[in-house]
Amino acid sequence: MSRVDAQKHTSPMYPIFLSLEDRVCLVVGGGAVGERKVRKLLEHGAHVRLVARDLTPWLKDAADGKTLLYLGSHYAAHHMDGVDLVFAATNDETLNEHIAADAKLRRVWCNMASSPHLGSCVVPASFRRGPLTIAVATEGLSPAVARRVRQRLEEQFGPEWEPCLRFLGALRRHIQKQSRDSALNQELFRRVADLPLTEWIRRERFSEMIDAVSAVLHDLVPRDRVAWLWEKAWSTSC
Ligand SMILES: C[C@@]1(CC(=O)O)C2=NC(=C\c3[nH]c(c(CCC(=O)O)c3CC(=O)O)Cc3[nH]c(c(CC(=O)O)c3CCC(=O)O)/C=C3\N/C(=C\2)[C@@H](CCC(=O)O)[C@]3(C)CC(=O)O)/[C@H]1CCC(=O)O
Ligand SMILES: NC(=O)c1ccc[n+]([C@@H]2O[C@H](COP(=O)([O-])OP(=O)(O)OC[C@H]3O[C@@H](n4cnc5c(N)ncnc54)[C@H](O)[C@@H]3O)[C@@H](O)[C@H]2O)c1
Repeated sequence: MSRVDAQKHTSPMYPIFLSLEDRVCLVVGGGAVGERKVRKLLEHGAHVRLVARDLTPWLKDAADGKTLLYLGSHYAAHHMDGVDLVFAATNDETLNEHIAADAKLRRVWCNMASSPHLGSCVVPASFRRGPLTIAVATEGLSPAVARRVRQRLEEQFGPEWEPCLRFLGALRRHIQKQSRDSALNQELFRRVADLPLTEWIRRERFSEMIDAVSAVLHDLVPRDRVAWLWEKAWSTSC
């Protein structure tokens, strides 16, 4: 039995979206997996420290000493000082286990690439439609299934969801400013969300959509305002 087996999870994992803006992440391992993790972390505003014996060409190029700081080839526990989230992504299982154990001791969240149950978080398969993020995880049981489900959902939730959400968000803010009756607002938001908005957007039947939304919101938002909010949502998404 490995020295970290005792960490096996008994409760389901808690789904959460993290803001990594100005957070510090440590990635140990600079192969295909390390590169995938670093790319996503940088896209999400993190400062990344990297330790690995070998780096992919992309990582070599991207290590600018600022947002991506290469610390050398040998991992040491002090690399975790001031770190919020660590990725154990080498192909050396013993080293990955060691990193997971250090992270547990220091109460740093840890993503363990080779034995997921020894870490404290997993990265889901995910995609975005503007403000909508859909993420799928299998608690590490089958990343291939997570990927397949993600692909199916990508087909189901097309690009029309971005302007749709921006439109709903703008209407919601507008209504919240007009009315303090939270129960009434909730009822209206539900009725608008029940309309086949994405269907109308996909078929570019915009005036039919604006008519229907205005009919639901007639007391609070006049039609020309609904149309204006839609045009703004549409142009922001294009
Ligand atoms: C979702 C995604 C996100 C990302 O990494 O960005 C992700 N893996 C992806 C793809 C993928 N990874 C692997 C395959 C080959 C098929 C297969 O093995 O199934 C495929 C599929 C493919 O590429 O087709 C191999 C693999 N992965 C892990 C192990 C170790 C192990 O299981 O022991 C091994 C075996 C290594 C070996 O045996 O050599 C572990 C993890 N991979 C996770 C996430 C976490 C669990 C997520 C969950 O709960 O499901 C977790 C636990 C840790 C982590 O967070 O990294 C990304 C999909 C992106 C997308 O396309 O949407
Ligand atoms: N989480 C996932 O999605 C996923 C997917 C595929 C594989 N895996 C697992 O992740 C591991 C890494 O996969 P990969 O494709 O990136 O492997 P890889 O062989 O391409 O890269 C391994 C990296 O680890 C570094 N490394 C190895 N031993 C080291 C040490 N002692 N000190 C410092 N750096 C060291 C290497 O230099 C290299 O940068 C695999 O062994 C596999 O178990 C995970």
